[in-house]
Amino acid sequence: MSLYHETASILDGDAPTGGNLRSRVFNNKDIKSPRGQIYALAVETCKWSSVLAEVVDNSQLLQCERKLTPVLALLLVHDLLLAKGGIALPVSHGLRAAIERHRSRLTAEFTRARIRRKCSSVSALAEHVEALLHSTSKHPRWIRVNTLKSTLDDQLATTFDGYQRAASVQDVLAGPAKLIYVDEHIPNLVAVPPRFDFAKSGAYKSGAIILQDKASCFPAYLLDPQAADGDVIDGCAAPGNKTTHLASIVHSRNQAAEGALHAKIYAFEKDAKRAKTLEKMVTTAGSDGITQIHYGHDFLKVDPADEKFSRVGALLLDPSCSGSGIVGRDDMPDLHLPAAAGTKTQTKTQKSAKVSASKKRKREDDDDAEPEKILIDDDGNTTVASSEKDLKARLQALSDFQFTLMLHALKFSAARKATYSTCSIHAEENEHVVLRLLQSDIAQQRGWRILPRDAQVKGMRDWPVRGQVDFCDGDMQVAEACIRAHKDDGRGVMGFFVAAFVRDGQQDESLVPEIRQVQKVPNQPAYELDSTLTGSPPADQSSSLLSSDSKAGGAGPPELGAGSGDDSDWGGFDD
Ligand SMILES: C[S@@+](CC[C@H](N)C(=O)[O-])C[C@H]1O[C@@H](n2cnc3c(N)ncnc32)[C@H](O)[C@@H]1O
Repeated sequence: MSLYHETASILDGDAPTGGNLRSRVFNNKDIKSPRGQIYALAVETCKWSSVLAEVVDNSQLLQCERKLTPVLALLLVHDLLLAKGGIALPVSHGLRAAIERHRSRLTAEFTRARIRRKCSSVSALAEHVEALLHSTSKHPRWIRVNTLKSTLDDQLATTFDGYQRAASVQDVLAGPAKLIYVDEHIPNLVAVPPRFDFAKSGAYKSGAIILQDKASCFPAYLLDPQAADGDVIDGCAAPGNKTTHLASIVHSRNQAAEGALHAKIYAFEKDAKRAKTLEKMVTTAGSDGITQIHYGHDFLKVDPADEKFSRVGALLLDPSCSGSGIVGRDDMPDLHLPAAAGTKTQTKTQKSAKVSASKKRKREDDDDAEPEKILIDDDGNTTVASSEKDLKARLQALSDFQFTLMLHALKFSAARKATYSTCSIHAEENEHVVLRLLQSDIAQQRGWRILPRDAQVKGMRDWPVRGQVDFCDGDMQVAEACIRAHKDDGRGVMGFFVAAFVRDGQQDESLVPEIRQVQKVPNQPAYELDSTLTGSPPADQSSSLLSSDSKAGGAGPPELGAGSGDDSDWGGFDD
């Protein structure tokens, strides 16, 4: 099958793999053409499809070439008109011939489509197409200024020179203007319209700015490590958005605490390949001086009573999760189709066809809509749970894993603060984990409690979206203490959850031997999370902990997010 047939079958939704475009291409074992080429062709054709559909219709291509399907026609016309090398097929190939015999008519219609859009050149048309793509976006581009390398004022005067200050995120999203919004909750965070790509900017390459969703900045800010908290652990660190955010805060506190022992960050990442990504991000961000990376190191295998970590007062845990709050990754791009051969052509009112299998969209339209069944692993690979029961089982397994990791964090002898976060929308991974932790033996023995809203750092106290009371067994205080973010509520953020735990720490010394003992107890039974969730090998049982708490979960840690994806097409440090 040619590149064009294979790409058409992906866009037609015939591919055996579900989920977003990326996983349909990269997880499809049957594909013969280079995956990167298929992906790029599909993305570009979708982007240009409103123009190309008009060109195909007005040139009557489908009426003349009955063997072409609408999607094939779009793909081939895209390459004829816009690809550097033209159609990637031999001159004698039937598909290429079917398009090239209409070359002059297609080119003329393309010029007319450009003029209709009042664009003086093809590059002006490309800008117009790009702007259109983002015009309905509900999400700005969030950018964190990395204070280890720069300041907000410096960046406003350089990278964002020419941008007008906006009063709200909604203003940034509303118009075509170059607007910038300085966030009211998270320090050193700005939002700009999504069509502006900063990945090629000098500031991004030098680590002065980091592309990070606002909600993803909540954990490090909520943890609020102070000089008195000593060292900090990031237990699930790659790719490093939160580690580098932590580093900028810890660094500023180190500077302020003259003469005191400077705090360090210990960053653990179980997956060796992802740990290299972490290293790259930490180095670029200038955080390497205060961050010690533990490559391929399972956080659950760290002894909480180890002398090396005796100064760790704060921990940030952001474990692998269903990824159901991530924006855009579960969608197929819009594809505008030409009218099919034999039907009346539509030139002005193109029908926007979402050429995904679009089961999700259908569900949203149904009255009795089912909950989201899409799960995304740490590498962005998507799996769709086959049934409600399947989804529940997977969420429970994730919940057990997250609980086990977090419980481990609460055992560190000098720890006084810890945050727990996910980019999931599901209660099982969020409020339910918090409730279970609060009821755990470790929390009760060591005096861990949830950090109430009124004791939180100002921006988090002011953030209005809180945990759901019905997910917290009706406990209003716990719900208020939990922080949520919803992906489509107009605030321009991803779906997210975070809660902080604190304790006064009178009981810790007496507990150290007990913590050590917990480490030595034999393994628990295998974890029940099935590896199809992540495409990872079966669970490593050797790191299971046995405590009354982990028994409650009936589980040790699964291998989550461990190298199941292909990092070769890793696109930077964006969320
Ligand atoms: C959601 S991602 C973390 C994202 C990261 N905090 C950030 O903001 O860039 C979860 C990471 O935890 C790692 N992980 C999962 N289980 C782990 C464990 N037991 N020990 C250490 N890392 C683990 C995964 O490989 C993955 O890279």
